[in-house]
Amino acid sequence: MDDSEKDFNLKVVLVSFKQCLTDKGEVLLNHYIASWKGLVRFLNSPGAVFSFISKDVVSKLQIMERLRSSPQSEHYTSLQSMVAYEVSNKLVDMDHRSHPRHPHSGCRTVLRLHLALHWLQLFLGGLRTSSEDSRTSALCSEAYNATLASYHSWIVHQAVTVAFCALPSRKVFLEAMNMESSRQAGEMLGEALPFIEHLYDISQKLYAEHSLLDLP
Ligand SMILES: CCCCCCCC/C=C\CCCCCCCC(=O)N[C@@H](COP(=O)(O)O)[C@H](O)/C=C/CCCCCCCCCCCCC
Repeated sequence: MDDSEKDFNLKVVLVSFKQCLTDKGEVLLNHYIASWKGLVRFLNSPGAVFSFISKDVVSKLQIMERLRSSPQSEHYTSLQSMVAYEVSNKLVDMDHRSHPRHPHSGCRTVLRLHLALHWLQLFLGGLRTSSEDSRTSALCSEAYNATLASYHSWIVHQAVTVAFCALPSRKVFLEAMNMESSRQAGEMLGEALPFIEHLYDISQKLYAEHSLLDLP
């Protein structure tokens, strides 16, 4: 399998999130960014209707890459070192009222990606356990309402609602995972999803401990 095929295999991309975690529970940002780049390829696959979403993810990955190659790069090795550095140096905008001074902090950028990963976890979990005739748009909006929705403006909600209507059927999604049957796809997701669940739990705990879950 060459590199481009690997990137387009959902199981490979989901399992790649496992490499983000060290034995000590540190989240390595280089692997985190690389795994997200794999997901962006899937976002581009259903067509132009999702390009506004993939552009947004790409711009967030670029922010993280810039921080990782900045003179402060040593602080952007792991999620834990980044949070410690940005919080202790007041490099994070903590409330909605004041004029943003750090609109591109690593903490608020990763928070959006973290919530998006939770959306993916819930959506794929729903796809896995739902019946064959369930609607992907309903699964998608259920996952969206439980994760990203409260962080988005009215206009984004409208755009997202339109985009969800253009989603392919559950069958097409399962085929896109290169699975021969619904059962096989379910097994693959059952094996791969725990890696992103584990990553989600660790990142969520870290953000909660530093009161960073509501960053504007
Ligand atoms: C075989 C099926 C595989 C499916 C694999 C899909 C992989 C895609 C993974 C995640 C996609 C979600 C990415 C959402 C990122 C949202 C980040 C965000 O919150 N950005 C907003 C705030 O940014 P700032 O302006 O404050 O910096 C931004 O305003 C919002 C942009 C639009 C976000 C819409 C989110 C919708 C989530 C559902 C995506 C459905 C994609 C279906 C893919 C097939």
